Amino acid sequence: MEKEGPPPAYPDLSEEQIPAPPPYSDASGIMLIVKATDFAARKHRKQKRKDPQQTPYINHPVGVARILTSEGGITDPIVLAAAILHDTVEDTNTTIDEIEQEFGREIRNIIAEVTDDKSLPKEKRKALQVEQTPHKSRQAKLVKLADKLYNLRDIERSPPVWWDCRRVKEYFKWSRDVIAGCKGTNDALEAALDDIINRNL
Ligand SMILES: Nc1nc2c(ncn2[C@@H]2O[C@H](COP(=O)(O)OP(=O)(O)O)[C@@H](OP(=O)(O)OP(=O)(O)O)[C@H]2O)c(=O)[nH]1
Ligand SMILES: [Mn+2]
Repeated sequence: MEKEGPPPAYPDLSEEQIPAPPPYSDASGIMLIVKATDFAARKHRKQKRKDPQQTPYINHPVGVARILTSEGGITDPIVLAAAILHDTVEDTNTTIDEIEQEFGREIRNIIAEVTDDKSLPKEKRKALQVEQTPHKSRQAKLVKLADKLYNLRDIERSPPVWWDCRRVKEYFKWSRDVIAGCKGTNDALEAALDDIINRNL
């Protein structure tokens, strides 16, 4: 039966009638990524890459996130924010507690998984990456794959100034061993890594 009286001031939309927002209006995911970018840019602000051009360090974590979106097809804001933050604890004064406070438990766990213990000798750190990578979460493996792909491309294009051929080859070999532990995580990234490694070994 029709209701009598004036129409309501606001349309009475039931839940089904409210259109689902399109994915690009997921404001919280976008805000998380922008916050992570700002945080990482401030933390890495004084650092440069080891290339002859002394590229600003922040180009690396941003580029790692870009590899995940454009080549890996990853759109999960948690993984993308973790990619942008992935070197803050290892390479700046950022603590893992600070990451948890600012970005929550899930991102904290991913960052902890991809952070080397810099108090260990380099040989040991490198060996631990090979040993421990297979046991890491899918999210951490995604960040690792994109991190290695970015670094190998950097080396192929323009190696760190003091690296000789042997050092370059060693990094390629070691990367191959680390990413073997990520098998089955992301076909596109793994194929791109296979290509660049085969070209250089
Ligand atoms: N290829 C390249 N790497 C550079 C450059 N500048 C800084 N790096 C960083 O150096 C690290 C690789 O250098 P290494 O001598 O093997 O390692 P270390 O700095 O951790 O001792 C990478 O750290 P990471 O990202 O934490 O990755 P990982 O290699 O430690 O896994 C990479 O991001 C550059 O110009 N080219
Ligand atoms: Mn890195």
